[in-house]
Amino acid sequence: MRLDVVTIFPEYLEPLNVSLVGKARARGQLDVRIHDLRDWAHDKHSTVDDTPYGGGPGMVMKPEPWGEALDEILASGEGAPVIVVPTPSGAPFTQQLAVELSAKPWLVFTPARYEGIDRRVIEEYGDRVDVREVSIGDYVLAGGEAPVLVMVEAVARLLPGVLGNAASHQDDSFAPGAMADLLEGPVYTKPPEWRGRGIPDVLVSGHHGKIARWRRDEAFRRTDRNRPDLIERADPAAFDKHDRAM
Ligand SMILES: N#Cc1c(-c2ccc3ccn(Cc4cccnc4)c3c2)n[nH]c1N
Repeated sequence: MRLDVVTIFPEYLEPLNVSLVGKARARGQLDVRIHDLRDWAHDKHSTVDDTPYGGGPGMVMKPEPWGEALDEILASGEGAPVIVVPTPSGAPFTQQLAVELSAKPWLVFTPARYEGIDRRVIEEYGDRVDVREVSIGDYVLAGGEAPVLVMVEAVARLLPGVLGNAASHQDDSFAPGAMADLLEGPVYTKPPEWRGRGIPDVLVSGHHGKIARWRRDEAFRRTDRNRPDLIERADPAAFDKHDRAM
């Protein structure tokens, strides 16, 4: 997978050099290219913003630098990428969308700043390629770079061979399957006692069916407490199937 990111803060994307994404890049599983939008702003001050038509607070990102940058990037690769535009007014970024994007060969992320990008840029490239406007949550950030870090990690960990244990993402919260839409339950490791606190006996019982049922029940309990909205959405049939498989 190729990932391009166009930003006025390239240093903000340094975390893509470390940990899971950094290792995937080093192994050649990910081709990540970070671009400074100001390289396509040709005036003396490399200006990328201007005042909004119609008045109002803040500044808007000018279309010309984005147009030159995206034209050059799209011409530099094979096929058509999906352009992912982080924005507070976008569709929710979900595990389902992460799975969909992880199957694409090429993603171009366009994290903006100020009040966003001139709408005509989204329209221009929406006429040419698949453009997705996406929000990582119902809160307001100052720009799109942190959302790109979130989305790249969520997508990269789904790529074959990126996570050490192939099963690691199959039991994720929100992952499709028998535990679909349930939050993960509590996890424990050695030592068996810590500050007078032990671990649930079932986890050292060696009875895999009981362990799986306990984990499912704990997942239900945590979901009911923290995300009751997911309980309504969960498919009861999936749990029956899960239980039958135990
Ligand atoms: N994804 C995502 C986001 C953002 C986000 C993303 C990109 C930009 C670019 C500029 N801003 C600032 C801004 C612009 C307009 C109104 N309010 C704030 C951003 C915010 N905020 N919250 C999220 N969940």
